[in-house]
Amino acid sequence: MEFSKGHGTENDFVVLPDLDVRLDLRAERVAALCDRRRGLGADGVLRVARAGALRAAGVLEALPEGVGDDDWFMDYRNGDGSIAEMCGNGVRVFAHYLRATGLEGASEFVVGSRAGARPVVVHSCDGWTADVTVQMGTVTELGTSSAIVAGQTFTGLGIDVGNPHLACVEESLTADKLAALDLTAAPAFSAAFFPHGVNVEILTPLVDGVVDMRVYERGVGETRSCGTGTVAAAAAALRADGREEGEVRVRVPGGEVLVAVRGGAAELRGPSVLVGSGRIDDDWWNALA
Ligand SMILES: N[C@@H](CCC[C@H](N)C(=O)O)C(=O)O
Repeated sequence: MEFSKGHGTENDFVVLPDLDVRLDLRAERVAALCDRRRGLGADGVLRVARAGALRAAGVLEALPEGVGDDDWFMDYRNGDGSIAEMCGNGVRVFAHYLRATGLEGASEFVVGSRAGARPVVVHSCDGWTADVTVQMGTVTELGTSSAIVAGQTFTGLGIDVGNPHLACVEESLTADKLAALDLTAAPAFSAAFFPHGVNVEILTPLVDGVVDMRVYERGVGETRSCGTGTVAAAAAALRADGREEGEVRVRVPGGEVLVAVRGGAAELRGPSVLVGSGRIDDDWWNALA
């Protein structure tokens, strides 16, 4: 079983090419694969297939709006094995992988996700790095909610970008204070407000078009970046600054991305790195529960 490993601003993924959709990605297997001690280690898994093949195999019941049978589809799994609707860093790595392996010849194409179609532009690409823009779709504000992180209450804006986020702009926060925040434990949040769980972003206010952000991801834990989270953070930072649109540079522990929010939708531009590829032992994989 072939794999590649890649990351987008150090949000890392095992990429599994599975064009015939033969792999059984049950949660226990994905969790073992993503475990940094007993597996390869990653924040999540990206299965590479066409949307129609996933539907025919029963992985997708129906195709999300805007996604056609022939479109590529990023079948994303969190590190704990759960399925999430979207992954912004994952889409960049997915698009890079397709271009680098020659599976896709065009530099502009659609990547399907459970949240819908995510058109991409691969601006530059080699076997190692790429620079990719992703159309991230509609940014929907859900209202105000709060989370408790290390005993401190952070209030923020609930935002849906295909998956759920709580983006908390903390006026008193500096980059140094943010870096010192203990994000080892899962934030407490309102299950009534976020019945399907939530990704929590804590960020500094917008200054000169820049924010610093950390994230605790649903189904993973703290990661060094979250693409959908940077979109939610940018939208919340703009809103806190009295604006609905604009460009925001979002600095995360794993690097930096650029988010543009316009007309209620967002665009995410950032890097992708492919680290290497290899084979997963079939016996190891099949022996997993
Ligand atoms: N890291 C991703 C988001 C992955 C999904 C998330 N953990 C969820 O459960 O919604 C990104 O780059 O957007």
